[in-house]
Amino acid sequence: MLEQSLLAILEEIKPKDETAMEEARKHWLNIAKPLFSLGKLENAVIDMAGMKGTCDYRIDKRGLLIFCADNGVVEEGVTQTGQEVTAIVADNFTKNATSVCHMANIAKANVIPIDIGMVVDVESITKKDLKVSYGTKNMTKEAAMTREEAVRAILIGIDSVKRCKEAGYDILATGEMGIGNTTTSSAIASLLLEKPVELVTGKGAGLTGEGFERKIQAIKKAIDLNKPDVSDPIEVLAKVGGLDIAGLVGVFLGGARYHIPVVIDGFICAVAALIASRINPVAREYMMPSHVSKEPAGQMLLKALELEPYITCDMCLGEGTGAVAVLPLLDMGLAVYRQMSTFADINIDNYEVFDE
Ligand SMILES: Cc1cc2ncn([C@H]3O[C@H](COP(=O)(O)O)[C@@H](O)[C@H]3O)c2cc1C
Ligand SMILES: O=C(O)c1cccnc1
Repeated sequence: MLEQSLLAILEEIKPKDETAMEEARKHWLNIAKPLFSLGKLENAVIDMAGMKGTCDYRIDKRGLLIFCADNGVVEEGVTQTGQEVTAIVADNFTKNATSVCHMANIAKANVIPIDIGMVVDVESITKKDLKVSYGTKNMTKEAAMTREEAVRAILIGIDSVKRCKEAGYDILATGEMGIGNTTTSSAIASLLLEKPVELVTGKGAGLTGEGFERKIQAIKKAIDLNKPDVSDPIEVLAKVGGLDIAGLVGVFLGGARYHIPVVIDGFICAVAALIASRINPVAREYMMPSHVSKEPAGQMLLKALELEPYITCDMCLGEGTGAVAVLPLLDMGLAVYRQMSTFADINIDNYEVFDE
């Protein structure tokens, strides 16, 4: 039943608008500067025109959707800190007191935390209708969640984009908070990228050598036990994923459905983006890269998504820090595109344009 609703939404996803993109391309060629000289920023502006269906747009109102959830696999000793940190940091999102809050202030992005599955309720955030469950199960012992829960979380993610669209948001950035979510992300990355667990697993928020070994073994055990069908991305998500990742999958699908660019943050968000693109390949057209996570699978995931990062800063913090970091860069690209004089304005004969 829920999956029918998801399928109906997926059918409404359309590719980017080629006409708008062509108009944006033409406008760049008229701007009085060396041709193609803003590189990826020019492409970003063109891509966003395609997503929004117009070459005349702004990205003034920006939101950072941060999905917060807990992961049962934390029981296996795969993290440096305890599960209680999820709720503490989540609460701090509302107090302008986390790393990403300080960065989002500079990028002028509104921080929007969503409790989709923390083990406790946090008064400042939790809304019962957005909470799928109180944490996932330990995936080394059973499936992390049911397929229905995964689909419900995806639908919540999609609906959050719909509500942002109604509230006038022009662009959305993605973020997450969930102790243990690099373990679930590595499990998914190993399956979807068909790479050995060792190659796609890193130290997350920090681990000793022993903890790192436990993390690798836990991921292998979870995969062996659950044996997800890799051709079914929702099954992979349900069996060895997390509710934060599931909500983010919905955000990427929602961006495509509601024509809003969605900026991918680091490792965890890129895993969600890859699942979304496996559910519906057209969704990829509405994804914007940001940085490349220092986690071992960071680069591999972007390659699988056929996206190139705008910045390489060796960041691996999560919360959406990488995604908000590129918003000022996109602003700069769009400022030149919208405000810069054309060759005609300053009386320069436009030269004949060849393809790059
Ligand atoms: C204080 C603190 C703040 C964070 N903010 C983001 N993360 C990041 O670390 C977590 C993933 O790493 P792992 O899988 O090793 O638990 C996620 O919550 C992620 O957003 C944090 C982690 C900590 C400890
Ligand atoms: O790149 C990320 O998203 C990341 C890496 C480690 C810990 N938290 C987030």
